[in-house]
Amino acid sequence: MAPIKNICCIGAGYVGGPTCAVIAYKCHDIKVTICDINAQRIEAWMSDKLPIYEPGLDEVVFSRRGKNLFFSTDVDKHIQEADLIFVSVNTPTKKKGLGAGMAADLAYVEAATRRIAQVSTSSKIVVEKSTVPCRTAESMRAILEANCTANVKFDILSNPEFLAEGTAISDLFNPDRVLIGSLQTESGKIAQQTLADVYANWIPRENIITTNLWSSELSKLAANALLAQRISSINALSAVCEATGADVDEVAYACGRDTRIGSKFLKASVGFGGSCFQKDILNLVYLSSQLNLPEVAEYWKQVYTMNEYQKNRFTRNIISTLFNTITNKKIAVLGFAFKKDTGDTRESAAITLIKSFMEENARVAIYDPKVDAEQIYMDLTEPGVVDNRKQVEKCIEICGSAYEAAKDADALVVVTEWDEFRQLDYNLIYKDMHKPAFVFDGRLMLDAPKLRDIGFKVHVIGKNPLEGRA
Ligand SMILES: NC(=O)c1ccc[n+]([C@@H]2O[C@H](COP(=O)([O-])OP(=O)(O)OC[C@H]3O[C@@H](n4cnc5c(N)ncnc54)[C@H](O)[C@@H]3O)[C@@H](O)[C@H]2O)c1
Ligand SMILES: O=c1ccn([C@@H]2O[C@H](COP(=O)(O)OP(=O)(O)O[C@H]3O[C@H](CO)[C@@H](O)[C@H](O)[C@H]3O)[C@@H](O)[C@H]2O)c(=O)[nH]1
Repeated sequence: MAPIKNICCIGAGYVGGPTCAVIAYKCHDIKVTICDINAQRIEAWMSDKLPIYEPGLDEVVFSRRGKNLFFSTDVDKHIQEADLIFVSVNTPTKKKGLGAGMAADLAYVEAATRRIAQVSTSSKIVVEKSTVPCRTAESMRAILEANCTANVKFDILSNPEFLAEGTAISDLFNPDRVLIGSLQTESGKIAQQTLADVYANWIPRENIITTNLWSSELSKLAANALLAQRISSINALSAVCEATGADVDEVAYACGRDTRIGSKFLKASVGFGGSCFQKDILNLVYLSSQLNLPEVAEYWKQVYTMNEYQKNRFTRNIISTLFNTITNKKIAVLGFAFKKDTGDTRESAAITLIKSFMEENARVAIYDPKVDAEQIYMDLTEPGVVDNRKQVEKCIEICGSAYEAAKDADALVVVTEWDEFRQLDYNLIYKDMHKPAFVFDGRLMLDAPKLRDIGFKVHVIGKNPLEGRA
């Protein structure tokens, strides 16, 4: 097969945007057009303020935009021109109907596939980039094959994305591996090699793994489930630490030094967030139960259950420590994004926590360096509930700095591990807070002994507050 010359990416989101911008950056001979039906998003990609905050992304996009990197709402035209198409649309958890709350909503994948089938006038490699349940490629293939003609043939590949937000560009420059699954037919294998050749422009061949389609699809769900399982495991242990005087950071370090266990993804926290872990675990749980494997479904469900428990446990601890009532108390929440170095708030633990604080009639002051006020209001407002937005606006205040949020607060709650929270002048913050002044560190990132010396009452996940005082 001839080398790829023209790529179209359907979906200009957190994955489509950075992944295809990096392909354009690394392969100047390939014309890359990233398309979306959301005109506002495309406009932002073409402006000075990109729709996504990701360290290093601006440089990549600004250096290739208008040369071999383009953004467009004209999806049909770019499908027609492309010889390879990435389908990188959203696959959120279904909100209603069969499998609601668990299964992935494949409506966007199907719509994009049907569009490809309908408008293509030449053969294409269609690459499933979105995270999907195992065997989704079969449905895509059925739709595409129903529209094959003598001149138009489709090969389908699975090429799941493993980038993490906040480190997307470095993950894309130096991935641990790239995974490409194909049908084990002659033309499937040729298509697989053709995509591998694109990545080989900057990724060593030994890091490009090729498998069958179904292994590739399942590996994506499995990798996320295994990563999230580690976080839920350490979070489960954090509860044991708090009750016994063990220190969860010390336990994680001691266990992680065993090379069979490894040290990564063992940081206890207020609970994992982000658009992927919860969605993909529930997707795996649903898939397992559909396959009539209830024990397997139950096993993975526990990873999700433990995450919910951790968020609730942290909230309950805050309320009970603040003398069992937070009515009219001011809680300063530092961080709203689901992790540092991103403005993404999807499934952020902050949302669950703040909703609970509002239920208890607290006043909540929020500061996040990268999340817009409007996004915070949207995340905290229950859709369809009359006047809910007004109630939210009454209970919360969005601040321009951590100092402003902490002024006259009863408690400071660290939810996102932004580096700047380490460098704050805590003497100043202490002076301006109500006494006793409490700090709840949901990210195990602050210097607790130093804060205690200043006068704060400090609670850290996975550490016994009484041990800390000793
Ligand atoms: N966010 C991550 O870090 C990450 C990492 C790996 C994999 N994934 C997976 O990648 C997929 C995309 O995730 P995302 O975070 O980029 O989602 P996103 O919501 O940020 O972006 C998806 C985009 O697709 C567009 N879209 C939907 N249907 C379309 C159509 N028919 N034509 C053109 N555009 C269309 C939407 O308007 C949206 O802008 C999901 O399956 C997700 O699970 C996400
Ligand atoms: O030791 C850890 C590591 C992470 N987290 C939390 O876990 C969540 C997810 O973090 P991370 O995995 O770093 O970010 P994501 O962007 O969600 O990336 C995950 O989900 C992506 C989407 O599928 C995959 O591509 C990535 O490989 C996978 O890491 C965040 O809330 C983190 O704060 C912890 O609490 N403790």
